Amino acid sequence: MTGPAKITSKTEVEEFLSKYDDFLFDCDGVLWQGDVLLPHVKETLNLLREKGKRLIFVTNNSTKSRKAYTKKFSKLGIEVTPEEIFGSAYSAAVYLKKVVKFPADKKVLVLGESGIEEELASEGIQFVGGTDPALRRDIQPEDYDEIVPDPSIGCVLSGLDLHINYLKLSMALINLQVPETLFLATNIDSTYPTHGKLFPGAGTICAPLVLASKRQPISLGKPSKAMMDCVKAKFEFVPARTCMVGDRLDTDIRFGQDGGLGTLFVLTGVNTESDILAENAETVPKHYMTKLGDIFELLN
Ligand SMILES: O=C(O)[C@H](O)[C@H](O)COP(=O)(O)O
Ligand SMILES: [Mg+2]
Repeated sequence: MTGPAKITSKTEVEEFLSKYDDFLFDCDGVLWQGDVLLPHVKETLNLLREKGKRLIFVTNNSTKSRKAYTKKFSKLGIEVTPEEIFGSAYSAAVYLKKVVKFPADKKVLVLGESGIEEELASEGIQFVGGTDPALRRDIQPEDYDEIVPDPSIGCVLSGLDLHINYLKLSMALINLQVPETLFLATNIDSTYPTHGKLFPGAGTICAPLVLASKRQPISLGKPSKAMMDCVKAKFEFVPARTCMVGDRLDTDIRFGQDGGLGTLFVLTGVNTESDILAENAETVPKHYMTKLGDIFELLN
């Protein structure tokens, strides 16, 4: 397998851009680190829009809904509509609504933040747990008697929960011991890149449940085929004329490759240059560059 092509000149950028009409952008580690926009990302996105390219934002970060992401983009000076965003929280809500046809009288027990709650609500799906302040406490002796399987709970859905605790894990496990209870995850990323460091990812939230229940969740984020099928159905792009831009090999680049898309890897997030140049690298991007903003910088 030929190695990835590093883009370092104006000509190489022009040649790269001429290959694609649509761009799928990962967010954490590509556009920003936490709430800090990476250099020349805004200028690059504007430049691509001016060249008539379509921009689609595909994030595994389930802490925010599409609506909340448009606010984050706007705060960073970038105008993006909810229609241009496809997050793993939305992917999970669509899966429950359209694929599972989740019963209206059942609830989802959420291990996650408001992003999941808002997307479930937007699909008319009931939920418990999540950001409920009553669950942000230590487990008490009486809880061991009171926590029992709840027949109204039809699914346990885990995402990046920044307030996870033993009480929530216990409620989830007790309900997962009922075989009919669905076990889903918005995504299972091992780490979360923010503030220039790697923090525990969404995968670390469901891992204790995988160990204790001996069940594996269905993951609805990148690199799942379920998410790619949804994204393709919604945006109807030509895979060969579409490029997935990401900072992770095992999610973003794998997602693009499995979907038949081109792939651009940037070095501002999780994986490093040595990861992608390694002899035994399983997933090798087609193109790579130091940072997304290089597109603007190299063309100006
Ligand atoms: O743990 C997580 O959820 C991920 O690290 C994070 O959300 C990744 O987001 P993305 O890079 O797909 O925007
Ligand atoms: Mg990322």
